[in-house]
Amino acid sequence: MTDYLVRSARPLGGEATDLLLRDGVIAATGADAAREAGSAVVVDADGLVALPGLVDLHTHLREPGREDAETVFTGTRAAAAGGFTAVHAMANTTPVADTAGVVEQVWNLGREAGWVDVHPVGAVSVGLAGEMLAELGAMATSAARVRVFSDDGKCVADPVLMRRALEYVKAFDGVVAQHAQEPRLTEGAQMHEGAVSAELGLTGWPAVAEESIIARDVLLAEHVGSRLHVCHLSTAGSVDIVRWAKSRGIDVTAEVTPHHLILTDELARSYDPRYKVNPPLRTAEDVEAVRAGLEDGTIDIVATDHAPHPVEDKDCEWPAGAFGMTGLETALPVVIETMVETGRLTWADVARVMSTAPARIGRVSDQGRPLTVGEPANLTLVDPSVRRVVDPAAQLTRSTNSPFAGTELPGRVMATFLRGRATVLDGAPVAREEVGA
Ligand SMILES: NC(=O)N[C@@H](CC(=O)O)C(=O)O
Repeated sequence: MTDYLVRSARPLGGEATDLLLRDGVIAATGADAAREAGSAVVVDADGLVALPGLVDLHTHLREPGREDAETVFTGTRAAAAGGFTAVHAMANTTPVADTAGVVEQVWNLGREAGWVDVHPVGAVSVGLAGEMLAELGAMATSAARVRVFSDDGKCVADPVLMRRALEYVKAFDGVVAQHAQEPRLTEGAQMHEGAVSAELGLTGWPAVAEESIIARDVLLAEHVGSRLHVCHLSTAGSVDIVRWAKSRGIDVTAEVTPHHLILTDELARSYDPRYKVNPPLRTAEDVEAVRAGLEDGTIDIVATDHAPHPVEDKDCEWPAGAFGMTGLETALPVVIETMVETGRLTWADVARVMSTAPARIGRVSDQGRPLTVGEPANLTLVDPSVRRVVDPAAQLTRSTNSPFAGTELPGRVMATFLRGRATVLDGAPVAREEVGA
């Protein structure tokens, strides 16, 4: 395997140093790195920020079943290009990832592709139908070692089923990641319920439909003494509820997506389904509240909710359009724009919310590690000085439903290393056979 000497990188935005990547680990740093480098390939990282490889707790890879939208290969290559070294693949595939067989299939596809570590998420209920618990134990003890369980796309609406799931996952230190959406309050919903939906005449998705489920679930988690994770939290009220739950000592974590950190329901005025997503884009007040929640630690992580859809599912009238936006290749730029350039997060905070904390929540022990000697060489090198216009045609995801098409965003991932192997170099993906030959 090729050794790499990463020259003059700034770990977590700090002092520039050299890093020697050898045998899958960070073998040396500082002056030792250059001294021991031997024939290592030099990567000039002058001016680049080094972050631990990003970890996404919420990715839709669509395989098996919707390979027209994305495959494990194309989605994980896009992830590597976005600076990720691990992703959690959501269970709403066809068939649903509700058995050991399906999660092992996804896990194996991830290993074969080799771009990032793929950690399959197991469904909470059989077929995401919300009626019977899926084989959680079998998925947890399978080769895929599932620790995150979610019916994402659907809410575990039945409180008894949710309680049982929370109780069950305790046996293997798992977590239930809830898609908080009260189904009866969101029947036919097309966008956030508020002034804009009223004006446009589109059925609204009220904030309370999210907040009431989160409130119920934090109380259930407290009652059974289990671990709850809230997916794609999107409203100011949700931030308040999670803040309250944490102050009470409830074991709850929460994520926000990049799009909810920057976009608002005003975009629905375009009637362009690129802006149609679940949960919906909310108001400017909600955007400010989720930024504040991420800044003060109420919201633990940023997760992409990368939801690729083929053109025919988006190139249509708003009500017929699918919910979802791509996100793996724009997540870090949006976080830089909204949180770093505004002074609300440091680079060390970015490492926490996009790597360390998601790895901890997903119980992935070899990711989100410090960039120090002896640690696995999972890292990404980012050029924060570059600004680029997002062009979905130039992205690596198979789908083009980016809400940021044509938008200029800061930051470019120049290199990504997975256990010391380059998956991205000079800003472009590197096929496995091209590396270490
Ligand atoms: N987030 C989305 O808008 N879409 C997700 C599922 C979902 O959460 O509805 C998808 O799988 O497409």
